[in-house]
Amino acid sequence: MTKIQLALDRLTKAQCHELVEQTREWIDMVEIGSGVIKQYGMEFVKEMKESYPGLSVLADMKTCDAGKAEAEQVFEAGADWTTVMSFASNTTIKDVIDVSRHFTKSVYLDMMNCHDSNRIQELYGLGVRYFNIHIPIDQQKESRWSDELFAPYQDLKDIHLVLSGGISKEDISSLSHYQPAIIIVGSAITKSEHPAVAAQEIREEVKRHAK
Ligand SMILES: O=C(CO)[C@H](O)[C@H](O)COP(=O)(O)O
Repeated sequence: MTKIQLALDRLTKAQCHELVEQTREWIDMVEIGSGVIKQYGMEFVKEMKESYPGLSVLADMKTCDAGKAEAEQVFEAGADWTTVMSFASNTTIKDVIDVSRHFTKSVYLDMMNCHDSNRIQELYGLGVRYFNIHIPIDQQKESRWSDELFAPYQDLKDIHLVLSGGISKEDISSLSHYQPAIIIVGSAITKSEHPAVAAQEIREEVKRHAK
């Protein structure tokens, strides 16, 4: 079944802990957002994994260069997943994949602003199997989910889609059609007055639409 990843962005350490405590029953993965990592560093990634060993922890590194060093840093801190940008060089992407295999950890490609079939095919050829179709925060007002975003992935065998970008409970029914491996939800839970209820409702929607 589709996994639910709670994205922790623009939050203090205490708020991150509180949100995970409230929602852990309804989520599978915790994302330490790029801004939170910039503020608190790898020590906080380590702290989160130690605090919640039963949850997969993703460090949203959005790596665009120095792939080997950045991937080693996150996996040594205990993260289960890292992320790399689709526009990074092939060497950077391959290095992150190689390091993730060495640590038996995982990586997905953040496809923000990349819709080019040739580049997507090339990434597949490099060994990428997890593709994060991502509507960036700053584009969420003008850009929404559409079939066009998914078209370039249609013919790729054995890939896993990770979806993010302003996803709310109302989006789950239409997005489930694409059978995503992971749905990432940030603001719809973290900005809710009742994060636990919001997370539970999203879990129930995911279950209801499971194929
Ligand atoms: O990676 C991110 C921003 O770059 C966010 O974690 C992702 O967009 C999910 O958060 P939200 O649901 O609030 O959009």
